[in-house]
Amino acid sequence: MSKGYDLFDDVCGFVGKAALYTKHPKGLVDQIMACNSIYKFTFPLRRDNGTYEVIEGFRVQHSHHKSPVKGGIRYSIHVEESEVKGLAALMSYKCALVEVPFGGAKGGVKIDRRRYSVNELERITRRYTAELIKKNFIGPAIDVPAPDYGTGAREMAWIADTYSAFTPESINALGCVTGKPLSQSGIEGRTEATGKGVCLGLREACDRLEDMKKLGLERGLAGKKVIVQGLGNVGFYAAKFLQEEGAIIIGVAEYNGGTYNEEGLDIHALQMHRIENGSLKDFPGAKNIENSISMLEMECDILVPAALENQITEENASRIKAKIIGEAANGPISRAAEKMLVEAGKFIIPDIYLNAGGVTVSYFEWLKNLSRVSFGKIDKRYDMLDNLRIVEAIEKASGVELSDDVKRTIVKGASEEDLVMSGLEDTMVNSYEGLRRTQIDYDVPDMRTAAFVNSLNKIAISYMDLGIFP
Ligand SMILES: NC(=O)c1ccc[n+]([C@@H]2O[C@H](COP(=O)([O-])OP(=O)(O)OC[C@H]3O[C@@H](n4cnc5c(N)ncnc54)[C@H](O)[C@@H]3O)[C@@H](O)[C@H]2O)c1
Repeated sequence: MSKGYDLFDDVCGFVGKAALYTKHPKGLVDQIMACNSIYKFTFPLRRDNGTYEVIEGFRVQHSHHKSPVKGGIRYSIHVEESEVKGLAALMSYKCALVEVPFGGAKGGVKIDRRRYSVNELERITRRYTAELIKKNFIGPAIDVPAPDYGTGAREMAWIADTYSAFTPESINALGCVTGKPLSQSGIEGRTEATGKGVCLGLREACDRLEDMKKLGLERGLAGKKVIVQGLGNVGFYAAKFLQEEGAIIIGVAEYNGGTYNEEGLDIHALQMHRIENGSLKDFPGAKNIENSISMLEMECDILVPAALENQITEENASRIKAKIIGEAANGPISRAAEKMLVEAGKFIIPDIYLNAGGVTVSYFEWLKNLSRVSFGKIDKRYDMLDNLRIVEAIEKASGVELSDDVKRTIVKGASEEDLVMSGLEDTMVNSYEGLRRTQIDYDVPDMRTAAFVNSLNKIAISYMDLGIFP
């Protein structure tokens, strides 16, 4: 992280700017911005070689206006309190924007995961979970983690198993975490959900002829030249789905070097190459790029930062050539850089909208766990009445009403994957519409401010309806 950078401050700055477009009282906006609970702790790890290490962990619950709170767990050496607070805050605004009924949270463990064996990672994950259980910072009705940078389905399975072991009476224990493997009551499509959502969001943006004309671009994703930073879970699936829609992935940047081919890179082959060789270096037919951060500045139509925050800063913003920046990562553009980019006429699709596919499908997984219904059973062998009962069971168990589109898909009879993808598409399309409507209604110049106005309004209503206790 660059010196003086604070993600939480940046997020509050964005919200403060959005609040100027609304009439919410200052006290209410202050309450919405504040982090409600911060848990910072350390615990010991016994390494495989018998030595001991102290591990630092965090869980931040940003907003209790809705329960449970929800947000991923990050394993990274850069984890620090302000980062986790900023990421937790982004979760609150993201959930509100796409109308997923959770408050925002985030967790972090300050480790470089590459330094640890699988056994050590399992001990870290299980102990981290036990620490959260001790302080009531996890549970299906309290706080529901998910994967983020450096974690995936494997870690989520360890968390679910540890939580279940400590709460044998809980019938809903598996709903304590999402992003689990399918064998552990995960849901079809969660792994690729964030990347798929990124692709759907970019498709919505590129389908607006007027917006594309202003940028001097053709309508549609097909033929657009794309550079992706980070070929992890989000970056890989975003690139894969964009490629399937006809976009041309001309460059991919990783922390240890990038690769470039003007004609396009085959994303599957590139990922296989990386798995086999440990880097993107020497991918057949492509050019090695040693300084991968410089790839953000290369000529392209769409830049997709999908690694970490604070990648586009005051220092490099003026050299960004992409016309569209799709924020797949959380917070990749600093506040100072955002101002420069907006002034330069860049079209920025903000993180709290664009990467919301992950939490959307996590919500479906949580509903599935609470209702104890296997969505896989919702197929054409069941009659419509049975499927209607499934809708009722899900709504009763979760206490929330499903959207009409999701209800229709269930009643019609669909596979779990159909259901997830239809709900995800529905969310990304409708949220884009809502976001653009806010931008027009409030006469807001940029999409990020419009996104924060939209979510601020929804959280404010929720707080006002709740009232203040006591
Ligand atoms: N996983 C999710 O469902 C999800 C959901 C919403 C948002 N996000 C956000 O997306 C981003 C990526 O998360 P992820 O889950 O894909 O993580 P990941 O760990 O699966 O992948 C991150 C990738 O970025 C690469 N990377 C790290 N530093 C880099 C650098 N300086 N330059 C280029 N590449 C670099 C890593 O090597 C890795 O391949 C994060 O900001 C995360 O908060 C993730």
